[in-house]
Amino acid sequence: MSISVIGANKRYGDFAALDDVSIDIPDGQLTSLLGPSGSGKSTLLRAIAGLDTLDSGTVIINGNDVSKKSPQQRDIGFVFQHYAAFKHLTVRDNIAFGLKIRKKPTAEVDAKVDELLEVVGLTVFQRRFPAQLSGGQRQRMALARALAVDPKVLLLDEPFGALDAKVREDLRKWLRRLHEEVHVTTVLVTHDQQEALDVSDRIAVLNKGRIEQVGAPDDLYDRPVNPFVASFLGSTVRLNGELVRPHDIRIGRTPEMAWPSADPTLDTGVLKATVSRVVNLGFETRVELVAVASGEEFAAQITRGDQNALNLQAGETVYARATKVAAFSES
Ligand SMILES: Nc1ncnc2c1ncn2[C@@H]1O[C@H](COP(=O)(O)OP(=O)(O)OP(=O)(O)O)[C@@H](O)[C@H]1O
Repeated sequence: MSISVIGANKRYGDFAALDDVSIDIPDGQLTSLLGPSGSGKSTLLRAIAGLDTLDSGTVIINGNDVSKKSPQQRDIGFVFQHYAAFKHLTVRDNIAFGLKIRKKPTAEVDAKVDELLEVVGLTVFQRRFPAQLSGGQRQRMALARALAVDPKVLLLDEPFGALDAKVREDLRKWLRRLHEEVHVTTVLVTHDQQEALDVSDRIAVLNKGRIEQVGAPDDLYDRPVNPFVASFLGSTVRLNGELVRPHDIRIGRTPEMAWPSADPTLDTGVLKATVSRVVNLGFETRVELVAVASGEEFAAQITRGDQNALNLQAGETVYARATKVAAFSES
Protein backbone atom coordinates (compact mmCIF):
# COMPACT_ATOMS: atom_id res chain seq x y z
CA MET A 1 0.00 0.00 0.00
CA SER A 2 1.43 3.35 -0.94
CA ILE A 3 1.46 6.33 1.42
CA SER A 4 1.31 9.99 0.45
CA VAL A 5 1.74 12.92 2.75
CA ILE A 6 0.73 16.23 1.23
CA GLY A 7 1.57 19.65 2.65
CA ALA A 8 2.11 18.51 6.24
CA ASN A 9 2.63 21.26 8.81
CA LYS A 10 3.12 20.82 12.53
CA ARG A 11 4.17 23.61 14.90
CA TYR A 12 5.04 23.53 18.57
CA GLY A 13 4.61 27.18 19.55
CA ASP A 14 6.85 29.14 17.18
CA PHE A 15 8.80 26.08 16.19
CA ALA A 16 7.99 24.28 12.92
CA ALA A 17 8.58 20.55 13.50
CA LEU A 18 7.19 19.90 9.99
CA ASP A 19 7.29 22.71 7.45
CA ASP A 20 5.14 21.95 4.40
CA VAL A 21 6.34 18.35 3.98
CA SER A 22 5.13 16.28 1.03
CA ILE A 23 6.34 12.79 0.26
CA ASP A 24 5.20 9.74 -1.70
CA ILE A 25 6.14 6.39 -0.20
CA PRO A 26 5.81 3.62 -2.79
CA ASP A 27 4.02 0.35 -2.23
CA GLY A 28 6.09 -2.56 -0.95
CA GLN A 29 9.29 -0.60 -0.50
CA LEU A 30 11.35 0.18 2.56
CA THR A 31 11.75 3.93 2.86
CA SER A 32 13.94 5.51 5.54
CA LEU A 33 13.42 8.93 7.05
CA LEU A 34 16.97 10.03 7.79
CA GLY A 35 18.04 13.23 9.48
CA PRO A 36 19.69 14.72 12.54
CA SER A 37 18.05 14.86 15.93
CA GLY A 38 15.09 17.23 15.94
CA SER A 39 14.68 17.29 12.14
CA GLY A 40 11.06 16.07 12.34
CA LYS A 41 11.43 12.37 11.47
CA SER A 42 9.39 11.04 14.38
CA THR A 43 6.80 13.79 13.96
CA LEU A 44 6.29 12.75 10.33
CA LEU A 45 6.08 9.06 11.24
CA ARG A 46 3.62 9.73 14.06
CA ALA A 47 1.50 11.80 11.69
CA ILE A 48 1.39 8.87 9.24
CA ALA A 49 0.42 6.60 12.13
CA GLY A 50 -2.25 8.99 13.36
CA LEU A 51 -0.58 9.24 16.78
CA ASP A 52 -0.21 13.01 16.33
CA THR A 53 -2.54 15.34 14.49
CA LEU A 54 -1.18 17.72 11.89
CA ASP A 55 -1.97 21.44 11.95
CA SER A 56 -2.62 21.11 8.24
CA GLY A 57 -1.95 18.58 5.51
CA THR A 58 -3.26 15.25 4.31
CA VAL A 59 -2.18 11.64 4.86
CA ILE A 60 -3.30 9.17 2.22
CA ILE A 61 -2.84 5.42 2.67
CA ASN A 62 -3.74 3.16 -0.23
CA GLY A 63 -5.62 5.96 -1.96
CA ASN A 64 -7.80 6.79 1.06
CA ASP A 65 -7.57 10.04 3.00
CA VAL A 66 -6.93 8.82 6.55
CA SER A 67 -6.12 12.27 7.99
CA LYS A 68 -9.15 12.19 10.30
CA LYS A 69 -8.90 8.50 11.16
CA SER A 70 -7.63 7.00 14.41
CA PRO A 71 -4.44 4.89 14.45
CA GLN A 72 -6.59 1.73 14.82
CA GLN A 73 -8.48 2.58 11.64
CA ARG A 74 -5.28 3.08 9.64
CA ASP A 75 -4.17 -0.58 9.63
CA ILE A 76 -0.59 0.03 10.63
CA GLY A 77 2.02 -1.84 12.63
CA PHE A 78 4.23 0.34 14.80
CA VAL A 79 7.52 -0.46 16.55
CA PHE A 80 9.32 2.03 18.80
CA GLN A 81 12.86 2.18 20.09
CA HIS A 82 11.75 1.07 23.54
CA TYR A 83 9.15 -1.48 22.89
CA ALA A 84 6.59 -1.97 25.64
CA ALA A 85 6.04 -5.72 25.72
CA PHE A 86 3.52 -7.33 28.04
CA LYS A 87 5.89 -8.49 30.76
CA HIS A 88 3.55 -11.15 32.14
CA LEU A 89 2.97 -12.77 28.73
CA THR A 90 5.34 -15.21 27.02
CA VAL A 91 6.95 -14.35 23.70
CA ARG A 92 4.35 -16.50 22.00
CA ASP A 93 1.44 -14.79 23.74
CA ASN A 94 2.89 -11.34 23.08
CA ILE A 95 2.97 -12.11 19.35
CA ALA A 96 -0.52 -13.64 19.48
CA PHE A 97 -2.01 -10.71 21.40
CA GLY A 98 -3.36 -8.66 18.49
CA LEU A 99 -4.88 -11.74 16.86
CA LYS A 100 -6.56 -12.87 20.08
CA ILE A 101 -8.18 -9.49 20.75
CA ARG A 102 -9.50 -9.64 17.19
CA LYS A 103 -11.07 -12.96 18.21
CA LYS A 104 -9.42 -14.99 15.47
CA PRO A 105 -9.95 -18.78 15.62
CA THR A 106 -7.34 -20.56 17.75
CA ALA A 107 -6.02 -22.71 14.91
CA GLU A 108 -5.48 -19.60 12.77
CA VAL A 109 -3.72 -17.79 15.62
CA ASP A 110 -1.45 -20.78 16.29
CA ALA A 111 -0.49 -21.16 12.64
CA LYS A 112 0.23 -17.46 12.21
CA VAL A 113 2.28 -17.25 15.41
CA ASP A 114 4.29 -20.35 14.48
CA GLU A 115 5.07 -18.79 11.11
CA LEU A 116 6.11 -15.46 12.65
CA LEU A 117 8.25 -17.09 15.35
CA GLU A 118 10.08 -18.84 12.53
CA VAL A 119 10.46 -15.65 10.47
CA VAL A 120 11.94 -13.67 13.38
CA GLY A 121 14.01 -16.62 14.61
CA LEU A 122 12.43 -16.89 18.06
CA THR A 123 10.83 -20.35 17.88
CA VAL A 124 13.11 -21.77 20.58
CA PHE A 125 12.39 -18.82 22.87
CA GLN A 126 8.61 -18.82 22.52
CA ARG A 127 7.96 -19.88 26.14
CA ARG A 128 10.25 -17.23 27.60
CA PHE A 129 9.10 -13.96 29.08
CA PRO A 130 10.32 -10.63 27.64
CA ALA A 131 12.69 -10.06 30.58
CA GLN A 132 14.50 -13.27 29.60
CA LEU A 133 15.33 -11.98 26.10
CA SER A 134 18.23 -9.86 24.87
CA GLY A 135 17.47 -6.38 23.54
CA GLY A 136 17.77 -7.57 19.94
CA GLN A 137 15.47 -10.54 20.54
CA ARG A 138 12.92 -8.23 22.17
CA GLN A 139 12.89 -5.97 19.12
CA ARG A 140 12.41 -8.98 16.85
CA MET A 141 9.48 -10.01 19.03
CA ALA A 142 8.12 -6.47 18.65
CA LEU A 143 8.34 -6.73 14.89
CA ALA A 144 6.60 -10.11 14.90
CA ARG A 145 3.83 -8.67 17.06
CA ALA A 146 3.40 -5.73 14.72
CA LEU A 147 3.31 -8.03 11.68
CA ALA A 148 0.87 -10.52 13.24
CA VAL A 149 -2.23 -8.55 12.27
CA ASP A 150 -1.13 -8.17 8.63
CA PRO A 151 -0.77 -4.40 8.71
CA LYS A 152 -0.90 -2.48 5.46
CA VAL A 153 2.13 -0.51 6.50
CA LEU A 154 4.87 -1.02 9.04
CA LEU A 155 6.22 2.07 10.80
CA LEU A 156 9.49 1.70 12.69
CA ASP A 157 10.82 4.50 14.89
CA GLU A 158 14.52 3.82 15.59
CA PRO A 159 13.68 0.18 16.37
CA PHE A 160 17.34 -0.71 16.93
CA GLY A 161 18.34 2.62 18.47
CA ALA A 162 18.99 1.31 21.96
CA LEU A 163 21.15 -1.63 20.88
CA ASP A 164 24.91 -1.87 20.49
CA ALA A 165 26.62 -1.48 17.12
CA LYS A 166 27.13 -5.18 16.32
CA VAL A 167 23.57 -6.17 17.22
CA ARG A 168 22.23 -3.21 15.22
CA GLU A 169 24.17 -4.36 12.21
CA ASP A 170 22.88 -7.94 12.50
CA LEU A 171 19.32 -6.75 12.97
CA ARG A 172 19.35 -4.44 9.99
CA LYS A 173 20.51 -7.29 7.75
CA TRP A 174 17.76 -9.36 9.23
CA LEU A 175 15.22 -6.54 8.69
CA ARG A 176 16.23 -6.33 5.03
CA ARG A 177 15.73 -10.09 4.58
CA LEU A 178 12.43 -9.92 6.43
CA HIS A 179 11.32 -7.10 4.17
CA GLU A 180 12.21 -9.12 1.10
CA GLU A 181 10.03 -11.95 2.43
CA VAL A 182 6.97 -10.02 3.52
CA HIS A 183 7.13 -6.88 1.34
CA VAL A 184 5.00 -4.72 3.60
CA THR A 185 5.38 -1.01 2.81
CA THR A 186 7.77 0.04 5.57
CA VAL A 187 8.89 3.43 6.87
CA LEU A 188 11.96 3.42 9.10
CA VAL A 189 13.07 6.43 11.14
CA THR A 190 16.80 6.54 11.72
CA HIS A 191 19.55 9.07 12.30
CA ASP A 192 22.18 6.49 11.28
CA GLN A 193 23.29 6.92 7.67
CA GLN A 194 24.93 3.46 7.55
CA GLU A 195 21.66 1.90 8.60
CA ALA A 196 19.70 3.90 6.01
CA LEU A 197 22.18 3.09 3.22
CA ASP A 198 22.19 -0.57 4.19
CA VAL A 199 18.47 -1.36 4.37
CA SER A 200 16.54 1.16 2.30
CA ASP A 201 15.06 1.11 -1.18
CA ARG A 202 14.62 4.86 -0.81
CA ILE A 203 15.82 7.46 1.65
CA ALA A 204 14.21 10.80 2.49
CA VAL A 205 16.66 13.20 4.12
CA LEU A 206 15.05 15.60 6.58
CA ASN A 207 16.52 18.78 7.97
CA LYS A 208 14.77 21.36 10.16
CA GLY A 209 11.29 20.08 9.41
CA ARG A 210 11.76 19.97 5.64
CA ILE A 211 12.62 17.22 3.18
CA GLU A 212 15.92 18.00 1.47
CA GLN A 213 15.96 15.08 -0.98
CA VAL A 214 14.29 11.74 -1.64
CA GLY A 215 15.90 9.03 -3.72
CA ALA A 216 17.66 5.69 -3.92
CA PRO A 217 20.67 5.38 -1.57
CA ASP A 218 23.18 5.63 -4.45
CA ASP A 219 21.45 8.72 -5.87
CA LEU A 220 21.73 10.53 -2.58
CA TYR A 221 25.31 9.47 -2.00
CA ASP A 222 26.56 10.16 -5.53
CA ARG A 223 24.20 12.95 -6.60
CA PRO A 224 23.25 14.92 -3.50
CA VAL A 225 21.26 18.10 -4.14
CA ASN A 226 23.22 20.17 -1.64
CA PRO A 227 26.13 20.07 0.83
CA PHE A 228 23.81 19.12 3.71
CA VAL A 229 22.72 15.88 1.99
CA ALA A 230 26.29 15.18 0.85
CA SER A 231 27.64 15.54 4.37
CA PHE A 232 24.81 13.70 6.06
CA LEU A 233 25.13 10.62 3.85
CA GLY A 234 28.83 10.19 4.55
CA SER A 235 31.82 12.20 5.61
CA THR A 236 33.08 14.99 3.38
CA VAL A 237 36.13 17.25 3.49
CA ARG A 238 36.97 20.50 1.75
CA LEU A 239 39.87 20.32 -0.66
CA ASN A 240 40.77 23.29 -2.85
CA GLY A 241 37.35 24.69 -1.95
CA GLU A 242 35.51 21.60 -3.27
CA LEU A 243 33.48 19.11 -1.25
CA VAL A 244 35.16 15.72 -1.48
CA ARG A 245 34.57 12.30 0.08
CA PRO A 246 37.69 11.13 1.94
CA HIS A 247 37.79 7.90 -0.08
CA ASP A 248 38.02 9.99 -3.26
CA ILE A 249 41.39 11.43 -2.28
CA ARG A 250 44.47 9.82 -3.72
CA ILE A 251 47.78 10.11 -1.91
CA GLY A 252 51.27 9.60 -3.33
CA ARG A 253 54.83 10.32 -2.41
CA THR A 254 55.31 12.27 -5.65
CA PRO A 255 52.82 14.48 -7.56
CA GLU A 256 52.76 11.86 -10.34
CA MET A 257 51.85 9.09 -7.91
CA ALA A 258 48.87 11.14 -6.73
CA TRP A 259 47.82 11.56 -10.34
CA PRO A 260 48.80 8.54 -12.40
CA SER A 261 45.97 8.83 -14.92
CA ALA A 262 47.06 12.34 -16.06
CA ASP A 263 43.52 12.96 -17.23
CA PRO A 264 43.28 16.73 -17.82
CA THR A 265 39.49 16.71 -17.41
CA LEU A 266 40.02 15.70 -13.81
CA ASP A 267 42.31 18.58 -13.02
CA THR A 268 41.43 19.37 -9.45
CA GLY A 269 45.02 20.13 -8.67
CA VAL A 270 47.61 18.21 -6.72
CA LEU A 271 48.15 19.51 -3.21
CA LYS A 272 51.35 19.25 -1.26
CA ALA A 273 50.47 18.23 2.27
CA THR A 274 51.99 17.12 5.55
CA VAL A 275 50.73 13.99 7.26
CA SER A 276 49.64 14.91 10.77
CA ARG A 277 48.26 11.56 11.90
CA VAL A 278 47.64 8.05 10.56
CA VAL A 279 44.78 6.09 12.15
CA ASN A 280 44.11 2.45 11.28
CA LEU A 281 40.39 1.69 11.49
CA GLY A 282 40.16 -1.99 10.61
CA PHE A 283 39.70 -2.31 6.85
CA GLU A 284 40.54 1.31 6.19
CA THR A 285 43.09 3.89 7.26
CA ARG A 286 42.35 7.54 7.89
CA VAL A 287 45.21 9.84 6.98
CA GLU A 288 44.93 13.30 8.52
CA LEU A 289 46.70 15.95 6.50
CA VAL A 290 47.47 19.67 6.42
CA ALA A 291 47.84 21.42 3.07
CA VAL A 292 51.27 23.07 2.96
CA ALA A 293 50.20 26.18 1.03
CA SER A 294 46.91 27.00 2.76
CA GLY A 295 47.24 25.30 6.15
CA GLU A 296 43.83 23.71 5.45
CA GLU A 297 43.26 20.46 7.37
CA PHE A 298 41.64 17.49 5.66
CA ALA A 299 41.45 13.72 5.96
CA ALA A 300 41.80 11.03 3.32
CA GLN A 301 40.57 7.48 3.63
CA ILE A 302 42.67 4.78 2.02
CA THR A 303 42.52 1.00 2.27
CA ARG A 304 44.67 -0.80 4.79
CA GLY A 305 46.34 -2.50 1.83
CA ASP A 306 47.34 0.87 0.34
CA GLN A 307 48.66 2.00 3.71
CA ASN A 308 50.67 -1.20 4.04
CA ALA A 309 52.25 -0.40 0.66
CA LEU A 310 52.75 3.33 1.31
CA ASN A 311 53.62 3.08 5.00
CA LEU A 312 52.74 6.74 5.61
CA GLN A 313 54.09 8.28 8.80
CA ALA A 314 53.19 11.46 10.68
CA GLY A 315 55.44 14.35 9.66
CA GLU A 316 56.00 13.19 6.09
CA THR A 317 55.32 15.37 3.07
CA VAL A 318 53.01 13.80 0.49
CA TYR A 319 50.87 14.80 -2.49
CA ALA A 320 47.09 14.53 -2.52
CA ARG A 321 44.49 14.89 -5.21
CA ALA A 322 40.72 14.56 -5.35
CA THR A 323 39.70 11.97 -7.93
CA LYS A 324 36.08 13.10 -7.71
CA VAL A 325 34.33 16.14 -6.28
CA ALA A 326 30.70 16.43 -5.17
CA ALA A 327 28.56 17.60 -8.05
CA PHE A 328 25.19 18.77 -6.82
CA SER A 329 22.27 17.61 -8.88
CA GLU A 330 19.47 19.99 -9.74
CA SER A 331 16.47 18.05 -8.52
N1 LIG B 1 5.26 17.44 22.10
C1 LIG B 1 6.18 18.33 21.72
N2 LIG B 1 6.22 19.58 22.23
C2 LIG B 1 7.13 20.47 21.83
N3 LIG B 1 8.08 20.24 20.89
C3 LIG B 1 8.09 19.03 20.35
C4 LIG B 1 7.16 18.00 20.73
N4 LIG B 1 7.42 16.89 20.00
C5 LIG B 1 8.49 17.21 19.22
N5 LIG B 1 8.88 18.48 19.41
C6 LIG B 1 9.97 19.16 18.72
O1 LIG B 1 9.82 19.01 17.33
C7 LIG B 1 11.09 18.79 16.72
C8 LIG B 1 11.05 17.54 15.88
O2 LIG B 1 10.94 16.43 16.74
P1 LIG B 1 11.05 14.94 16.20
O3 LIG B 1 10.88 14.04 17.38
O4 LIG B 1 10.13 14.77 15.06
O5 LIG B 1 12.53 14.91 15.69
P2 LIG B 1 13.39 13.66 15.22
O6 LIG B 1 13.97 14.04 13.90
O7 LIG B 1 12.59 12.42 15.29
O8 LIG B 1 14.53 13.69 16.29
P3 LIG B 1 15.18 12.50 17.17
O9 LIG B 1 16.05 11.73 16.23
O10 LIG B 1 15.96 13.25 18.20
O11 LIG B 1 14.04 11.71 17.73
C9 LIG B 1 12.10 18.76 17.85
O12 LIG B 1 12.79 19.97 17.90
C10 LIG B 1 11.28 18.53 19.08
O13 LIG B 1 11.88 19.15 20.20
